[in-house]
Amino acid sequence: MKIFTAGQIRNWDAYTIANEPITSLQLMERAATACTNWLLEQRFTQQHIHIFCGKGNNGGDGLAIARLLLIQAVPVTVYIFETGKKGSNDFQRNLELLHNHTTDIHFLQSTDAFPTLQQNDVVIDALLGTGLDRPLEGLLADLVQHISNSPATVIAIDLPTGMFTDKSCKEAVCMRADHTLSFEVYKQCLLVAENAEYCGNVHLLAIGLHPAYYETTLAAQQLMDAAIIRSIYKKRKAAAHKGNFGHALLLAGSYGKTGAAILSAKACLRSGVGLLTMHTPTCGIIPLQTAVPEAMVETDANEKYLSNTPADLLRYAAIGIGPGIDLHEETANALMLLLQQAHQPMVLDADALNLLSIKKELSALLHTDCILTPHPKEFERLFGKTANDFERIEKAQEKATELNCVIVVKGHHTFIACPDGTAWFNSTGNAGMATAGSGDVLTGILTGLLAQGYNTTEAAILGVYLHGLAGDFAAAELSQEAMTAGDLTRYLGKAFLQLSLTNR
Ligand SMILES: NC(=O)C1=CN([C@@H]2O[C@H](COP(=O)(O)OP(=O)(O)OC[C@H]3O[C@@H](n4cnc5c(N)ncnc54)[C@H](OP(=O)(O)O)[C@@H]3O)[C@@H](O)[C@H]2O)[C@@H](O)CC1
Ligand SMILES: Nc1ncnc2c1ncn2[C@@H]1O[C@H](COP(=O)(O)OP(=O)(O)O)[C@@H](O)[C@H]1O
Ligand SMILES: [K+]
Repeated sequence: MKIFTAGQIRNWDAYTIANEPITSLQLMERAATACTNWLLEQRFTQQHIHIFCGKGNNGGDGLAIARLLLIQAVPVTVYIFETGKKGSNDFQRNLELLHNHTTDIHFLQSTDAFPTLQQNDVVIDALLGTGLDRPLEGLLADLVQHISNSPATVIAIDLPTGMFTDKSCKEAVCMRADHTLSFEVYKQCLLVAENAEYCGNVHLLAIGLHPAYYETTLAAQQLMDAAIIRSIYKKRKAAAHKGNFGHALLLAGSYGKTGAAILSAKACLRSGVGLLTMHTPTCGIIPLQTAVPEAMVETDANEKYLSNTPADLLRYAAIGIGPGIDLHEETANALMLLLQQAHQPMVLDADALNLLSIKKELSALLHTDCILTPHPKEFERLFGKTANDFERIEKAQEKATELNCVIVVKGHHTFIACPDGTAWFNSTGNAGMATAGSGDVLTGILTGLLAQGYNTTEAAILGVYLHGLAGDFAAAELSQEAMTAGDLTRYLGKAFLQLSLTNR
């Protein structure tokens, strides 16, 4: 699904108005109807509803929702944040219409007029949406804080008030919503981790914006959905043999961190790879061969950490390096040798990335078939500090092009930046995956997919999606608290099954 900017959404409105054709007032009515139906379906209409409106079109949506709820005999109280200026045309028209249904409309001009909100109250935040052009201040900031700090359930229309569509609102005042009802497509602000606590659960409602605009408009970023995953996933041929699915090499583990090697090995095997060889310090051979009998093990010359590369690198279709390898000087040397000698698709994770940030000259050895999988801290070590998630995403896109690599910025809605400038947010995964070893599992999956012949962009998209989907299955059955990284591998099968079911 394409992710649109505030400007593109405005243009989509205008395009729909001109080409459907439809009036802007009718479009607002559709948006309000979709929100009202959602409120009715979710049974929020059994509680008292307080609707807070600004005087732009977001406020117009709020007034139309108030009228539609009153028609359904749902009692509402309406508050209008009074700016002294005339409202937008559609706001004014909806205010006239609302006067036919209620007199319970209050104009807020001071903190004394703010209502006390109770535990069972529902608040509709229709103060400001995509028209926000400066941080909130003064009485409006006070009102937003008053609502956010109350025990009421807050449902934001389009965006939580105070949230910018295309840039950070970190440090500024923003409504803390429990749910956000947005229209047609995601906006970047609804996907970045720093805004997650303000958006709450995001629900996209269809309002019939013209499909031709969506189809013909280029988007810099997309949200992964079943359609893109279906287009990437390749079903196995009935007569296939293990030679068809590649031989992967994973360089992982050090003394005390053989577990990371085991986690990535198991995940690699469960991602469908034909053969797997592990290269690990000699201390890892017994635990690895015991825990993962399906994998072959080639031991390093060193007992406790990696110091060399395996012989005959040409045997391998894809290579993964990083889980649990530690930061010894000799390991840095092994990484350098690997980057010099191996030209097949490669995943670099964890300490392999930390070694790249310590020895900057190694980055020059990265080739075009590399996937880097930093979490935000590793990203900062590699590419420097960024002030917020929007800047980190921009930098990831810059660096993916500069280094000609795929960069997977892991986290909530993992972000994948590709060298050709395309970029993807993941739609699967949950906070139960914030547990030791989840990243090692991802490295195994990505290496396994590369070995099977998926290119770096395909492997990153498919692997990140499957990893998150396995996490969602694990959380549904085990809880976010009790699931562990190993469970991601255990549920990978269910994730693959879902793909083959949707791929018919
Ligand atoms: N396709 C869709 O998605 C559809 C969208 N629709 C809806 O339209 C909404 C966008 O409406 P909109 O353009 O009128 O903007 P909105 O957010 O109401 O702001 C209005 C005014 O607020 C002001 N202002 C700005 N910042 C401020 C601040 N910090 N503090 C105080 N004031 C501030 C500024 O005016 P100023 O004060 O600068 O004169 C600005 O012009 C959208 O979010 C959705 O809900 C549907 O109706 C139909 C389909
Ligand atoms: N809140 C979250 N929502 C979705 N996915 C998450 C969340 N927290 C962590 N993850 C996922 O879990 C994995 C954690 O990786 P990483 O930080 O490298 O862990 P580790 O170093 O313990 O292996 C990443 O793939 C990340 O996207
Ligand atoms: K809002």
